[in-house]
Amino acid sequence: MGSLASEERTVVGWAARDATGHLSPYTYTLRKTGPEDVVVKVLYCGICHTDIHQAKNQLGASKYPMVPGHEVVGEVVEVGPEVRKHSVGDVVGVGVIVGCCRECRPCKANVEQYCNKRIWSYNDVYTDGRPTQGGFASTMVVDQKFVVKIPAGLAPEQAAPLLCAGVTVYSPLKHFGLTSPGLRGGILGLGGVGHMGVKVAKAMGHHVTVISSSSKKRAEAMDHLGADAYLVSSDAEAMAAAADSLDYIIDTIPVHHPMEPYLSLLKLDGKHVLLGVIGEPLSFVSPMVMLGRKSITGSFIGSVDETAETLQFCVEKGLTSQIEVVKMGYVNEALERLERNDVRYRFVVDVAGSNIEEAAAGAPSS
Ligand SMILES: NC(=O)C1=CN([C@@H]2O[C@H](COP(=O)(O)OP(=O)(O)OC[C@H]3O[C@@H](n4cnc5c(N)ncnc54)[C@H](OP(=O)(O)O)[C@@H]3O)[C@@H](O)[C@H]2O)C=CC1
Ligand SMILES: O=C/C=C/c1ccc(O)c(O)c1
Ligand SMILES: [Zn+2]
Ligand SMILES: [Zn+2]
Repeated sequence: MGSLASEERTVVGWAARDATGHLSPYTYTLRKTGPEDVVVKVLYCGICHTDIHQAKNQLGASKYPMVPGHEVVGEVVEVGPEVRKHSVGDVVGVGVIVGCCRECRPCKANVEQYCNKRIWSYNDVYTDGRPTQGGFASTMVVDQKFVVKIPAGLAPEQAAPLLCAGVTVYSPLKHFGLTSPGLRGGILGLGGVGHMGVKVAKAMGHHVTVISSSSKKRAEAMDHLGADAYLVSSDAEAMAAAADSLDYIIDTIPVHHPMEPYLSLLKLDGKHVLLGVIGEPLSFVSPMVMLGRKSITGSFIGSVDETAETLQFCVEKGLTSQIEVVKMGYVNEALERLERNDVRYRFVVDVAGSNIEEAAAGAPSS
């Protein structure tokens, strides 16, 4: 056990102050280490498209200052007296959720991400009334339940995208019984979540078709990610030729889009799994689903247990994420590039290597 801090820690994060979503250094205090808390020195943090949705108030509930970041890998530097899961020096991960009620049906079934009292790792309020702040920061204090061990064999920067993007595709494939070899899957939108979708589905032995908005990623998808087929969604002829061919579609598009072109690709009993966060109604006519007994469903990240399982699956299958590692000073360019679909396929910020506390020491605190 490490020594307990008697004082609240002052830390530096990079925060959005308004809906421009521009991040800049922000100094704030963390709660004292509670009995079940783990203090994590952040090493790396991935940039998810949800960070843009939140920082730019695209979901309509953003509170500022907001330090985003929920694909966090760090080193344990202190633990509370009742922490049993982790020790000082462990390399660990933190994802989207840092609290839940522990009493409701989802909590009792260990799918705490579906708890209606879930606490988000940022843009939320903790049980002590303080705002939660995410992983674009030097340090986080997190209840041990929401901290996972990064297994040996995974580099910390590689592990970061698995904590949201990776588990977000692994969880629905498992939950909906879509793990058998030979299934034919579609990955709609080849970004951070989508590229992990290709890798995880291929590792399960599926025939994988990428469905993309352009042909720009075709060569990489086929040659580097191992996809079996590539469809450009605006190519009506190719889309028609692929009708009735897929057991499932993992839909990662982050904006409003038509459903019918994709529903037509599904076989009898095919499943369209919505993952993108879209604040406008999506539409389709009912025969599109009735005539093939198709399902449209959704899925939200994965549980802590599924996150650990995803990490283990990636170690066993030798899966890595394809990342571009950047320093914190580049985070605003990275967010802009992510928004204009210019990254292959996930930015990961080297937080510890960016000396954010030293860099902010001369800047005014707020
Ligand atoms: N359900 C959940 O638990 C989770 C949800 N999310 C959400 O999933 C979505 C995707 O996240 P992430 O993978 O990080 O995002 P990325 O931006 O990395 O990837 C999204 C991909 O969608 C495609 N795309 C982007 N814009 C458009 C457009 N205007 N029309 C059609 N296709 C487009 C692009 O692929 P291409 O070039 O191939 O067309 C792009 O690479 C976001 O909404 C995010 O909030 C993220 C994590 C967890
Ligand atoms: O990136 C992880 C979070 C995803 C998310 C999914 C659904 C929703 O309503 C959100 O606010 C975030
Ligand atoms: Zn995410
Ligand atoms: Zn609950």
